Amino acid sequence: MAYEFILVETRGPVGLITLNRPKALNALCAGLIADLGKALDDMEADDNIGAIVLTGSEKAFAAGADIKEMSGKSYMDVYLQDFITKGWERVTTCRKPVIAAVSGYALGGGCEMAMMCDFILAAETAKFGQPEITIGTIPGAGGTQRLTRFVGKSKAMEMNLTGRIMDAEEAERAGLVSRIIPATELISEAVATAEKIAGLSRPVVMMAKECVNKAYETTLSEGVKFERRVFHSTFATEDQKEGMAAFVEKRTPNFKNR
Ligand SMILES: CC(C)=CC(=O)SCCNC(=O)CCNC(=O)[C@H](O)C(C)(C)COP(=O)(O)OP(=O)(O)OC[C@H]1O[C@@H](n2cnc3c(N)ncnc32)[C@H](O)[C@@H]1OP(=O)(O)O
Repeated sequence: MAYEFILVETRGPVGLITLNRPKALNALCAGLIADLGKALDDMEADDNIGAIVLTGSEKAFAAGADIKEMSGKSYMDVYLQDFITKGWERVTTCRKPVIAAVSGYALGGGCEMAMMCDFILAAETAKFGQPEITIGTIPGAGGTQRLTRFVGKSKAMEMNLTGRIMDAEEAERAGLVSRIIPATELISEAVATAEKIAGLSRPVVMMAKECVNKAYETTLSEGVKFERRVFHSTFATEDQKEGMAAFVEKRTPNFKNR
C-alpha cells in the first residue's frame, strides 16, 4: 500500500509507522490522518504484527493539527464534519499495543495523538504542549481531558491556559511519558520494547491493555472487579498454562496466542 504522508515498515513482529510531512513538521492534515487509519487497519489485520510503534522525525513527532488546513473552516464545517474526532481516534480503537516514540515537538494535536497511544517513550529532546489557546482555540482531540488525567489538574490547566511547553524531563516527572531515551536510540529502543510485548501472549496482552484502559473510564471498585474477571479469563487460555508451566520447569515459554 502506498501512502502520501507516512512511511510504513515492519521490523520482525513490530509495525513501525513514521509520520512523514517534514516540511510541515508533521502537521496532522486530513490526508495524514486517513493514511494513519489505513496503516493501523492493515497492521491490525496482519497476524505477523504483535505491536506497533508510531513515531515522527527528529525535530517533530507532530506540531499539531494542520493550522493552514483548518484556518478557513466555519463553525458549520467543523460541526458537521465532527472535526477533529473523525479519524483521529482510530489509534484509541486499535486492540494491538501502540507505542508513541516522541522526539522533538509534540504540540497540540501532536501531543493529543501521542496521548492516544498506549504509552509514550520520549527522546530527551521531546517537547509537549497544548498551545491551541495561543491561536484562539482549545484542544479538540482530548488535550484538556487526557492531559489532565496524565499530569493532574494544576499542570494541565497551566499548559492549556498558557500554552507552555514541557520538556522531556518534566513530562517524565509528571507521568506523561514512561521513559526518556537518548535521541539516537529512540527508535531502536521503542522497537525493542514493542518486540518484547509482541513476544508475549497476544490475547493476554490485549486483556491487560483493556484493563488498564478501563481505569480511565470507571470507578476503582468497578475497575478492580473488571480486572478480576479478566484475570479469571486468562486461565481459559493455553498461554496461561504454558507461561506458568514454563516458569515451574525453568524454561522460556512458547506462547501460541491461544
Ligand atoms: C486546534 C486543534 C484542535 C489542534 C491543534 O493542534 S492547533 C496547532 C497547535 N500547534 C501549534 O500551535 C504549533 C504550531 N507550530 C509552531 O509553533 C512552530 O512551527 C514550532 C514552534 C513547532 C517550530 O518552529 P520553527 O521556527 O522551528 O518552524 P516553523 O518555521 O514555524 O515551521 C516549519 C514549517 O512547518 C509549518 N508548521 C508548523 N506547525 C504547523 C501546524 N500545526 N500546522 C501547519 N503547518 C505547520 C510552518 O508553517 C512552516 O511551514 P512554512 O514555512 O511553509 O510556513
